[in-house]
Amino acid sequence: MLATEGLAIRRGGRVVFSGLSLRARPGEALLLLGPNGAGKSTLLRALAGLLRPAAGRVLWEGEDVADDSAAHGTRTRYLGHQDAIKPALTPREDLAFWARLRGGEPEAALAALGLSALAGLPCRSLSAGQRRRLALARLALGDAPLWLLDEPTLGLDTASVARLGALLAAHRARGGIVLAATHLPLPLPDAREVAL
Ligand SMILES: Nc1ncnc2c1ncn2[C@@H]1O[C@H](COP(=O)(O)OP(=O)(O)OP(=O)(O)O)[C@@H](O)[C@H]1O
Repeated sequence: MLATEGLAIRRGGRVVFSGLSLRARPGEALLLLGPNGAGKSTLLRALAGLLRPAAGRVLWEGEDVADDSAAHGTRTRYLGHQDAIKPALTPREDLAFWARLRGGEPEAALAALGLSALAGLPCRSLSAGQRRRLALARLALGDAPLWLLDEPTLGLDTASVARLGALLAAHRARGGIVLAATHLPLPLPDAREVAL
């Protein structure tokens, strides 16, 4: 289970939020909602262990994630605004690289986001939505229980949103947790809303 206790984050000398306590149990999805600048991306980065809290703690199974950041990195998949895609690699090569680190099958991950026909093209020639689909396809590699997704459907067409929905449903059926920041409707039935 993921939890925060009295979490406060400061950025640029300003407190973005404070006193934030939340809980996500196996199979649950939380939607982080709020206007621009409310702190949704900031919260996701803090949950990923990429930002140090000014106060409070992020807990996994009751342990502070800061006590073992390597273990937290292994259990977490963080999808930020930057896709971190190398232009010279093909989608197949990109996913093969991540599969060596995380396990899983690159061809299955390509198929999960409808990228099989584009697998041999250099990533520099992918469209914005296709690049986002490749970043999302990495979620299909290995088995990490905590998915933290920042605007995951930005730029996706309807069919790709449906494919992502299937990936999210399978993850939750395995007991995985999803926290997603969004301004768009997401394919996450029964998600709990957290207003920032
Ligand atoms: N690197 C940074 N340095 C200083 N302040 C920052 C930094 N990144 C974000 N902030 C500030 O933190 C606050 C929260 O930003 P954040 O990106 O978390 O908002 P958000 O809710 O995700 O917004 P959006 O809906 O626009 O994506 C904003 O006021 C922003 O100006």
